[in-house]
Amino acid sequence: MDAMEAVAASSGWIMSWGLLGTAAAGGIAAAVYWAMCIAGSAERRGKRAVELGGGSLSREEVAGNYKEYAAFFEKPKQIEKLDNVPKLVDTFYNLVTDIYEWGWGQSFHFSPAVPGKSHRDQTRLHEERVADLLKLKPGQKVLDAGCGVGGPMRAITAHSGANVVGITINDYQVARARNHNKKARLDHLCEVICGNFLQMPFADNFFDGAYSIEATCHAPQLREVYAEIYRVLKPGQLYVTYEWVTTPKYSADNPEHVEIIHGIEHGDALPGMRSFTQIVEIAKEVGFDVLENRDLALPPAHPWWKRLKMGRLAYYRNHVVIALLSFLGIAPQGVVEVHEMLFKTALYLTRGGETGIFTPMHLLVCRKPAVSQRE
Ligand SMILES: C=C(CC[C@@H](C)[C@H]1CC[C@H]2C3=CC[C@H]4[C@H](C)[C@@H](O)CC[C@]4(C)[C@H]3CC[C@]12C)C(C)C
Ligand SMILES: C[S@@+](CC[C@H](N)C(=O)[O-])C[C@H]1O[C@@H](n2cnc3c(N)ncnc32)[C@H](O)[C@@H]1O
Repeated sequence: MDAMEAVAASSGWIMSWGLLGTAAAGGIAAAVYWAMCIAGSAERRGKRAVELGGGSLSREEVAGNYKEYAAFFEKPKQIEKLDNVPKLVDTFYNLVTDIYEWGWGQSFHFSPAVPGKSHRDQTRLHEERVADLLKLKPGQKVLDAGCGVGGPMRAITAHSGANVVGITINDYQVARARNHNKKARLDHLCEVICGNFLQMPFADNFFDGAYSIEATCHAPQLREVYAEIYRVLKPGQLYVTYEWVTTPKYSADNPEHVEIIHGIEHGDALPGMRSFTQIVEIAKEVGFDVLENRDLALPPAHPWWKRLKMGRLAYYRNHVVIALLSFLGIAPQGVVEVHEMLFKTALYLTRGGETGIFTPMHLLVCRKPAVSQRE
């Protein structure tokens, strides 16, 4: 090889290394962009990682509010002060709403797995079941007690043509839900208000139907929320609820069971898990006729916790993304801790599902008698 050939060969090497280097840098930049802005967003128009915040809290308040939230569960006496619970739940949703939307979607609940169907379809089917059980028709007015950012209300309205009024304790969720309703062009059928479902600003006998999806578990006293739903429902009309409860397999004498349920309560802002028998008794006590009472998670249904297990790799990726965003000062301080709490919660929920001691989808179909029994 003469000198000219040697120079040409080495510049060829340099060029290829240069090209490789540029391609690698480009690849890394694309991966970072993908991880931060696209990945994890369960729905196309959902939250992006760079937008994760603390709901209605300012950036500076996130870490302190998380500490306060965690402290609540370290002093069990506090949670027993029932008046504190709605405030605690509001704080909880300021902390988790963005992460839920980013990592799960606009519907904050579980659904039975359906082989061959996407998570989005499984979620929609579980929501449409509510509309079908309520036998909703266009023009009817339905209450969504604890509506989140409105995933279920949009599915139910689109499926039935009914008008839905949602109530949530968290004002950040109200803004998110209204925004999503507008984007989905369903704002003429869906209304959202901020308020406490224990004292709702609606007249007696106002609604043609009511439902709650994985929300009344936050009520300090289930009796109060059921009685309030009973009050606003027209006589003869139906209330459908998906409840978080312990199943017949739960034993209070089994330390593992107790640990799992306590882990779920802690990571999900629950004042105390009820049993599958308690919810029926309470529904009857407030005056409802209970028409259907069954756990939708039981076979032949496929496991609802499958989606949590399949997400294990995604959680690690999410953790890296959140830690990086927090380090760069893009996400507020405290978000990493909130994400860690959710990660642990996912493990407890999975154990609850696998042991069969817990279900997030105990179905009750209740009717307010045509002639009220309560007067
Ligand atoms: C009904 C309630 C909420 C139920 C579920 C919507 C949420 C319960 C636990 C949540 C999650 C756990 C792990 C998170 C993960 C670490 C993160 O990277 C992405 C989001 C999660 C998957 C998150 C999503 C929502 C849940 C599944 C309760 C509060 C009554
Ligand atoms: C797990 S989310 C479920 C949201 C929605 N049903 C869904 O499936 O997407 C629970 C909801 O209940 C609401 N909630 C809890 N306690 C409440 C209260 N006291 N009054 C009104 N809403 C409440 C929360 O704000 C949240 O929107």
